[in-house]
Amino acid sequence: MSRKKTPKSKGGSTPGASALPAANGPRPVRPGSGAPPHAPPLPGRPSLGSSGDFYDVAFKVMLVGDSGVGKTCLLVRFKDGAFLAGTFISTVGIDFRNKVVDVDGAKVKLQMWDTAGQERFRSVTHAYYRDAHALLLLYDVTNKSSFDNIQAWLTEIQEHAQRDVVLMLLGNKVDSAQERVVRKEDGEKLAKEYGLPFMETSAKTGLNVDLAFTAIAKELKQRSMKAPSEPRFRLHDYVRREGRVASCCRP
Ligand SMILES: Nc1nc2c(ncn2[C@@H]2O[C@H](COP(=O)(O)OP(=O)(O)OP(=O)(O)O)[C@@H](O)[C@H]2O)c(=O)[nH]1
Ligand SMILES: [Mg+2]
Repeated sequence: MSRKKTPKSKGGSTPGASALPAANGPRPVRPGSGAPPHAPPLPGRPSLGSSGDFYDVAFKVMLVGDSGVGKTCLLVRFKDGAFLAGTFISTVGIDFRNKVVDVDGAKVKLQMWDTAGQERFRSVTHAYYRDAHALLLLYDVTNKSSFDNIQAWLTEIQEHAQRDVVLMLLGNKVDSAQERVVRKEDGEKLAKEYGLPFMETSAKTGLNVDLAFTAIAKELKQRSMKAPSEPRFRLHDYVRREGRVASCCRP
C-alpha cells in the first residue's frame, strides 16, 4: 500500500502531512474523559471495572480519521445518545470513554479511544494503535479530502496496528445531503478494494451508529468467547444486512 499525497482537508490534517496547528488552535478535551484503559481482553467471569461496571470481556476500540470527520460526535452519540452541535472543539491528544454493551447474553465492555485527527498529535496516537483490538476509520461524506486521505490512514494502520485488528470504514455526516461530495458507491468501492466492512453513518441523527459499535463488539466477543457449536459471526454480512441507508437524497 503506497502512501498517497493528498491536499490537506478542510480544517483537518492528513497522516504524513506536516504539523500545522489549526487556525484557532485546539482547545482542551471535552469533559467526560475517563482514565486510560490498560487491561487486555478479559474473557471469563464478570469483572468489576474501575467505574463500577460489570463485564465479561473488555476490548479497546480506537476511532481514527481526519480532524473534523466526526469521531468525537460519533462516540458521544453512541455513549450518551446525544449530538454535540455547535462549536467544533478539536480533540487534543486522545480521550477515553467506556460503555458496556450486551452481546448475545455477554457483557462486553468497549473501551473507546477518541483520537485527535490533527497531524500534530499523530505521535501520541501512534502509541495506542498496537493495543487496539478494533479501529473505526472515519471520513466525512461532505469533505472529499477526508475521503482521499483514507488510503494514507490505512498505510498508517498497517504500520502501527496489530495485523488481526478489526477494521471498519465509516462515511459520516450523511444527514448533510446537500453538502455531500462523496457518493455511497465510492465508499463501497474503496471498502471493497481493501476488504473492509463499510457503512454510512450520522452522529447527528444516530443513523447506523449503534450498529457500527455493536458489530465490532459482536466480532470481538466471538473471537474471544465463541463456543464450538456457535456459528461463526460474519462481520461483513452483518453490516451489509443490518446497515440502513440514509432516507433521503443521494447525489
Ligand atoms: N451534520 C453533521 N455534523 C457532524 C456530524 N458529526 C460531527 N459533526 C460536526 O462536525 C464537526 C466536527 O466533529 P468532531 O466529532 O468534533 O470531529 P473529530 O473527528 O472528533 O475532530 P478532531 O477531534 O479534530 O479529530 C462538529 O462541528 C460536529 O458538530 C454528523 O454526523 N452530521
Ligand atoms: Mg474529536
